[in-house]
Amino acid sequence: MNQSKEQRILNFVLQNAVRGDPCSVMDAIDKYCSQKEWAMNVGNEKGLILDKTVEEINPSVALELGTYCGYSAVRIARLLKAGARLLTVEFNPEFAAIAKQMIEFAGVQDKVKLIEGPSEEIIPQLKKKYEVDTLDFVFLDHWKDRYTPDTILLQECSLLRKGSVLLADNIIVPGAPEFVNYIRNNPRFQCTNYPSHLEYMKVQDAMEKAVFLG
Ligand SMILES: Cn1ncc2cc([C@H](O)c3cccc(CNC(=O)c4cc(-c5ccc(F)cc5)cc(O)c4O)c3)ccc21
Ligand SMILES: [Mg+2]
Repeated sequence: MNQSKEQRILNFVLQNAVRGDPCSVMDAIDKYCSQKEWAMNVGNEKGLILDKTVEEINPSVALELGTYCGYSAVRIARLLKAGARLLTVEFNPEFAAIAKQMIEFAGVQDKVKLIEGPSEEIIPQLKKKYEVDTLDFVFLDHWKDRYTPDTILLQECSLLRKGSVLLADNIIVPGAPEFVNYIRNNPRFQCTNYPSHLEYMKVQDAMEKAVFLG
């Protein structure tokens, strides 16, 4: 049975990165996906915006929607302080299996809880089943038409507190126009746009940061 692209990315990491070294894992993924096969990791340029946002917040509890191969989960987890944790949600079993191995190889598995299932099902379980009070940081990188309903669901489940920060990928490509309209016109959020480029391409993209005002 021939391999998936995601399996080829993982194999390249296992053969070219250093076990327990998150940066070498990120570098290997970026090398493979810029030179061999494009893939929808947030990448190094938008990844620096993600890094700065995470470092600014220094979250105790972070949520990621859309794990994919685990690139951004490794990227976020490597910056978390002792005792802090990242919950990352992936509904595709193949992606989840790859991401699990990627996270373990990077050595950040103690900071990351990979949850398999669709966000709309997992978000309402976060308080009781995953012992979350409120979320300090949320990275949105799953289906773009889910950004808005899931942001509403996070509020309905009282998972956001004054100062909670959302960061959304792909504001331009593939685009999330309905989310941009919702969040920028919502007085309960303070928004900032970060122009950048689509991962591994010379194509304009952007990230949107939205701070919940309570
Ligand atoms: C409900 N739920 N709950 C958890 C959950 C998890 C998933 C998966 O992780 C998953 C699968 C497929 C697609 C995505 C979204 N990502 C994208 O579609 C994307 C595209 C491009 C791009 C750009 C230019 C192109 F030409 C082609 C693709 C660049 C990017 O950075 C992306 O993030 C996410 C899905 C729904 C989920
Ligand atoms: Mg993305």
